[in-house]
Amino acid sequence: MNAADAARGVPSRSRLRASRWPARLDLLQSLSGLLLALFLIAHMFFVSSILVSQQAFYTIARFFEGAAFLAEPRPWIVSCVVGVVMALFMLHAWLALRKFPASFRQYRIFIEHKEQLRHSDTGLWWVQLWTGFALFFLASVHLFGMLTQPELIGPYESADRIWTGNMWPIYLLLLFAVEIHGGIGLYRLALKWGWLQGADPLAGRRRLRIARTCFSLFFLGLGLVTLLAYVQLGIAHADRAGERYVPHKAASRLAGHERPGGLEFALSRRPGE
Ligand code: HEM
Ligand code: HEM
Repeated sequence: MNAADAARGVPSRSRLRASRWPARLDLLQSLSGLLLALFLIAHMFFVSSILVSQQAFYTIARFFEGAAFLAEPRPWIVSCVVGVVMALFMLHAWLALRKFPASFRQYRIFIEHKEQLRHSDTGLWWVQLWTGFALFFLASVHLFGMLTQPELIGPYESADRIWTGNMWPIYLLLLFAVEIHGGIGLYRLALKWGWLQGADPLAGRRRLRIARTCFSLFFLGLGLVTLLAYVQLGIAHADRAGERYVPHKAASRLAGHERPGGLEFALSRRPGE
């Protein structure tokens, strides 16, 4: 480094080369992305328990409030879990900010490279950037709701939020953004760290592409069917929106003591009934 550079505070080439921080931050981004993706896989199965029955979803929701260990369910436990997920989400998003084009010039340079290279994985990175950008807004709305109203997670409560509370368009966009982003993210992680690649790199990449497509399609399909079930239940419950789900009451309704409501009602209704 010459004296003029030193006077301007420009780091020497050897110091720049020696810095391990970019690699550490990349590792942290991979780790936070992986943890979020694993959380999302479990989350999609929990939420889709509504497809089994309203009671199954109700039981899982109360389980996360500590119903199995405490005298009565405590919704603040869910708020604490949401807090941890939010922290992870913010860390991952903050690390991702380093990768966003910082000026129109950088944006143009990337687009030119993308068009010259015409490499599908470069295109995928671009998709990941924009789906990540969409997640900033879409996931924040959802997480804030879960953080501040953890007690309103249940068959009727969730269905009312989705239908009467008009949340379904947000969930629809969120579902597409997160499943595409997560699928590409896991694919990139596998490529980066050499998971499941085998001896032949070309065959390995082909296998990973198939796995990525299957992952995104499976969770998109599951998510869409689940969302539809909540929408149907929300429509059937719209005239009683705000009513809380009470297991024995719902069971007696189904046994014919009262007019049934919810998904079972919506599904069992014949046309014109
Ligand atoms: C505000 C929300 C988010 C933003 C802005 C964001 C952005 C990004 C960006 C730009 C990358 C590419 C990093 C790179 O290739 O160098 C990335 C990677 C990744 N993201 Fe996200 N993301 C967000 C939320 C999520 C969520 C909710 C998940 C869970 C499904 C997730 C999972 C992943 C995974 C697994 C990777 C791969 C990590 C790697 O390549 O090292 N992200 N994210
Ligand atoms: C601990 C944190 C979280 C909790 C407790 C939670 C809980 C829930 C619940 C109860 C629902 C059903 C609808 C409702 O009640 O409003 C739901 C739906 C959904 N959540 Fe989350 N969630 C969490 C984090 C996330 C994150 C980080 C994402 C993605 C970035 C996400 C994406 C979705 C999507 C896409 C749906 C619609 C599901 C479908 O269509 O099958 N959630 N979540």
